[in-house]
Amino acid sequence: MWGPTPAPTRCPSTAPLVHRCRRQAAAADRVAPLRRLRRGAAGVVGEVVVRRCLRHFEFQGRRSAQLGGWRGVVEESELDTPGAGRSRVLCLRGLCPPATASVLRAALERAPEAFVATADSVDEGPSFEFNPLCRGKWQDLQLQALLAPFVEERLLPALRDALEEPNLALSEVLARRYAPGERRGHGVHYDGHAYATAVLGLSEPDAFRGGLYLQPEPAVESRRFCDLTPGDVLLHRFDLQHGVEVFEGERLSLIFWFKDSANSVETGSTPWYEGVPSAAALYNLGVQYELGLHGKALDVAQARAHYRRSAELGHCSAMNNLALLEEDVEAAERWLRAAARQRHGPAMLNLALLLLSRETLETKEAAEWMRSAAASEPKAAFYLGDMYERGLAGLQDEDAAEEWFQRSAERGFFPALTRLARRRWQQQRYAAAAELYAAAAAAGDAEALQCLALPELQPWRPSQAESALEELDEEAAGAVGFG
Ligand SMILES: O=C(O)CCC(=O)C(=O)O
Ligand SMILES: [Fe+2]
Repeated sequence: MWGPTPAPTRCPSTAPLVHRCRRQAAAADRVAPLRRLRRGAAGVVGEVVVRRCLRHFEFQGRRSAQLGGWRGVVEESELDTPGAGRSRVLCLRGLCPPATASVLRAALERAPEAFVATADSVDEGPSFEFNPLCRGKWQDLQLQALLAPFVEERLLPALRDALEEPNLALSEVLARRYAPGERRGHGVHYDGHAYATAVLGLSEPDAFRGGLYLQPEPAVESRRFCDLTPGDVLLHRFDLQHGVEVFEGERLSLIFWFKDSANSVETGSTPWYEGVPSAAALYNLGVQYELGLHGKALDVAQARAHYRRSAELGHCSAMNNLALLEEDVEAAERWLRAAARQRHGPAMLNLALLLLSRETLETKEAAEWMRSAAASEPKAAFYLGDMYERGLAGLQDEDAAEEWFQRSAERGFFPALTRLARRRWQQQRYAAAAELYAAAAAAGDAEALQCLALPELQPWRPSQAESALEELDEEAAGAVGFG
């Protein structure tokens, strides 16, 4: 792979907990001792309030329907996804009785520690997810008691009917929490291992701003946020790119991933992609081969071949991932440019990094791509801050650097907190530096935790940091002992 530093962004596709690759598991282990800092660290940034006009998703049609014995209102749309065909999305309003939704929310709010900070399958940051059902088997008795009747009597029959898939089988249930100082979103992705996804809204609409969005096109401008009140269920299939971004407040959601049959759940496979020549299917197979997921052995040649076929059909995420596997830098640049021209966020970011890595006169162009990418990618906002701080591409401007790091941190890219902390430390504002390092450490940044050991920060170090630092020391000593 060509290698701009720091690392480029691969377009993701989710994988449930049980199928995590080794790299993810290692990241999860690093984060584990820091979790105790988490809750106290919320709301540290908060200096810049993000104000933006959110565009809401409007369904094309609304009707009364009877699905699997449930009667209610269903909204429905067919979305054009360039390069990947048409994709159907439905909202089953109030499929889950609001009283059940509020019992579920209360149960999840009472158990904040259930939300583990293991590495997320979309972006490898701390996930703040809770997996009560794994590979078709309940792992949590309380959630099983609360959810199983809804799943068996309502959700599964309604979805089987709506999708005309009589063998649809539940594979995973996941609760996700998006809270300040923790996770703020998930970048745009496919649920690559799930034939169909149902998202149950649990939080009241006035508890947060933002939420789940659909993004049928590569450009962030096509992003539309879905209005879900508690009890509403949004349903889409494997062929629709989507994500989450919460700008203010706190949101809880329950995600149900289904496969096409009980056998696919049992084997963890995705047979619905085989022989389907759609760009979305080819892209998702490419991800599976690249990472060795869902029954596929890791096979980079197959990954390349699938990405190439998908890219040739016009799929921008495939172009981006193919570029990262290309050894020929010019070919990589051609693919990145093709996707960047369609305003694909990760491709714009990677193109900017590629241009920057050349140390030529292309830095001005790199800055323009980075700025465009920052509209959708918090990581690009971070790099833009870095460019302003280091004076790359003629961008020297301390205030702008500060602002871009703030924006990036507020959108959940926590290395930006560490950079803000370093800036406070350089300004000798040690109390503020300690607070920001603690927030970054709580979000899983091991470098930030180490920085809390700086002698100037000692008076302001939160008490939980002491034990987390001791634990890190013990781990290091243990590693030496067994080495
Ligand atoms: O939290 C949500 O509403 C959806 C999250 C999501 O897209 C996922 O977990 O794959
Ligand atoms: Fe998803």
